[in-house]
Amino acid sequence: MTTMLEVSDLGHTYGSGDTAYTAISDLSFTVETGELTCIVGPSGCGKSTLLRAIAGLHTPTGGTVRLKGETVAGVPEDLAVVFQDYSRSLFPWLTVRDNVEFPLRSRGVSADDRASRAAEALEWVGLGKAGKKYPWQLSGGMQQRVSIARALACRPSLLLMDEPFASVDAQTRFELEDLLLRVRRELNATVLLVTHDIDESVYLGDRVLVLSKPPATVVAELPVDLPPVRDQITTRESDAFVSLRSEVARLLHGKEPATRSAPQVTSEAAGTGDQGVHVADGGTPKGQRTVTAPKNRRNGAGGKGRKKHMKTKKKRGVTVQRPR
Ligand SMILES: Nc1ncnc2c1ncn2[C@@H]1O[C@H](COP(=O)(O)OP(=O)(O)OP(=O)(O)O)[C@@H](O)[C@H]1O
Repeated sequence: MTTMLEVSDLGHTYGSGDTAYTAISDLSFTVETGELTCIVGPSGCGKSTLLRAIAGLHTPTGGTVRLKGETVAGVPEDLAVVFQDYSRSLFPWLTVRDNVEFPLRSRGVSADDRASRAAEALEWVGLGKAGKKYPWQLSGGMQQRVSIARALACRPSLLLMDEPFASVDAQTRFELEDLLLRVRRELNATVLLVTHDIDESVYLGDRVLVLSKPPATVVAELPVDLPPVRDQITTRESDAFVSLRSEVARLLHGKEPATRSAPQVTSEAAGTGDQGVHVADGGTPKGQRTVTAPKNRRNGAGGKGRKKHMKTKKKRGVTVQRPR
């Protein structure tokens, strides 16, 4: 596998002086090509700030983002974003097909290619017959399918999704989750998806990154060892799923990994002991929370520098690293 996205020591502070607010700090991870990575974190921890930095929509105040090895400065051409609020991201005066074609215009795609790529993307999301309708003639779930089709029509190297299913009802959410799993399998898409929903992160992800309270950093990284083809009933009932979602919940709330058979965290932990210690419920003292190292840190200079201050402990197969 090759690395699609590399986020290194990312930080972002809004404002300056007395009103400065650090939303994310010292945040590092990688996403491999073809992987679906979910990010879950407490409300207001800086997930959108992170995604905006990755999408080149704002310049982070620290660290770097690399897409296919290139430092992101400005919005990369081969990246697409799906936002939560479909009603504000689609143009009501354009037909569904024209909405899907819209970003292709600015990329200089010919009219014929635009039409065929839009038709193909609408087929992928099950809206092959809806091209001539307007967004306001569609249900919320269908509108979000249009947003997904529009992103896919760009054939992005990386698809970013910011709470993409948070504004639809539960049944539609399940349908859209399954649609995403199918489409990413068929297209071998690389996806980074932010969600508040622990179950959703486990159901969709190949890997779940757990963020801390602000300033957000990565507190844990869990591979999701579930079969690639998932099912809303049987997968969610399985012991492996229940165990993983509990693990994510524990880490999100600043708890220790549980003691039963563990989902494995493959990445080695690392951290300064100062940055990764804000826990979701505030119950763990600063300096005592797990920080897992992104793969790119394991052998990198930053990782070595940090690791010497840390001691490693294995619990439930989860590598836990604490400051000495
Ligand atoms: N433009 C801005 N200026 C100042 N502070 C901001 C700005 N944008 C976001 N923030 C603050 O940064 C913090 C992180 O915001 P962000 O929207 O990234 O969090 P989030 O995790 O995506 O939130 P949510 O869970 O509600 O979706 C919040 O406290 C927010 O108030």
